[in-house]
Amino acid sequence: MTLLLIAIVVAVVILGAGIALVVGRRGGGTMPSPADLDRITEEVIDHPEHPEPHLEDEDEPASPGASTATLERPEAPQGRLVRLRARLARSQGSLGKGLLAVLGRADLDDAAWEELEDTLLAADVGVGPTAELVEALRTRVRVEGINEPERARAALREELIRLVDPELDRSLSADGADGKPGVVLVVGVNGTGKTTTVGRLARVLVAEDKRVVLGAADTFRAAAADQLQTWGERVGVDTVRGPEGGDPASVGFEAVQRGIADGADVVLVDTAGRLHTKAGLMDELGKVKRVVEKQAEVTEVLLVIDATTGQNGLTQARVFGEVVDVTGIVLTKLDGTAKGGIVVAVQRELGVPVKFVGLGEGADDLAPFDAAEFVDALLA
Ligand SMILES: Nc1nc2c(ncn2[C@@H]2O[C@H](COP(=O)(O)OP(=O)(O)OP(=O)(O)O)[C@@H](O)[C@H]2O)c(=O)[nH]1
Repeated sequence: MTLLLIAIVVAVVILGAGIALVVGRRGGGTMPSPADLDRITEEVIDHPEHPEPHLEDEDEPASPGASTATLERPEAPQGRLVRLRARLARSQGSLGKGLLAVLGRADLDDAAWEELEDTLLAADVGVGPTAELVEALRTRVRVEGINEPERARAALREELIRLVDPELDRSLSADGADGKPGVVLVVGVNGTGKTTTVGRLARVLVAEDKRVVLGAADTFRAAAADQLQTWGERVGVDTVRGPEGGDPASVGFEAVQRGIADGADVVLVDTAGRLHTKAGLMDELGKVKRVVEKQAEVTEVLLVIDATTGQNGLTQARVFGEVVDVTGIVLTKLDGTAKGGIVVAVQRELGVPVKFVGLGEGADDLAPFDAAEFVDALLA
């Protein structure tokens, strides 16, 4: 009996091993050699019918058609100036604190008023507005009998706000007519932060749920178009661009055409701002505007000025103001200057309001301008 059992177990083991061998051989027979495996793997990678799935790098901007999950959500524009008020530190130090220091004195004699005047002039407020402010304050101090620092401070705040002008309409004119998009032309000398501003404005509009198309009509510098496209891709906005050195007007035209076709709300057009000759600039900007207006009304022409350039910035404002109807000003790099008074000077120069200010290099460091918030930040 024991012998019989042992015989059965041995037979089962031998049979099992035999089956395993046959199955193994079959499998092994169809298995490619290592060299074949390499070849097949490479074929599969290269084969157009089997494209490798593209994994989006976290730092890489999402492509325009990419899922919204990879897109950035820009910060709402309201309250940005308050968030960024500390960035006005340099202006605060020399302008705000300087003015408060003088007004805090017990005796406001002629020398004190002169000092106040110098502080305003040093901050680029400009001769006319400085004289107005000092005159208004002197009168109030005398007529109202102001002799405590707190009341003097309140009067200064009011007069500064009046100078910056809270009545001006600072909203971006970006509403098109007849179902067409609004068109915003952004002009200014290269290096002032123009392309950055267009990218940031796109974010402001996207935060307000507007559909935006960008036009890279600064064909002078190829990198400017790349830069703009990257800004757009981060928030799912398409950029229309042309060949390097191509006709800026035709890029503007195509951008607006695309905006109309896509049912966009706003088309933002970045332009080149070489200042070789006034006539050349006039020709170029005039042409872009004329050509664009064959399709839709230009609702806003924003001039970008670098606040750190002081008098140069004012000269630029004058030239651009003569060649194109500027409707609003963007003052960039206000975080890097003690001359915050340029807000007043440039508004006076062009007779149009400052609508946005740049207060840093971050993507959402462009703030809608507000007279009272600005003055409060200066005097904080
Ligand atoms: N600190 C600070 N830097 C800024 C601000 N706005 C723009 N910049 C920087 O200014 C530099 C120039 O900006 P761009 O947008 O390339 O200037 P641009 O006028 O478009 O120049 P082109 O492309 O040559 O026409 C960049 O390094 C920006 O980050 C700002 O408000 N504050």
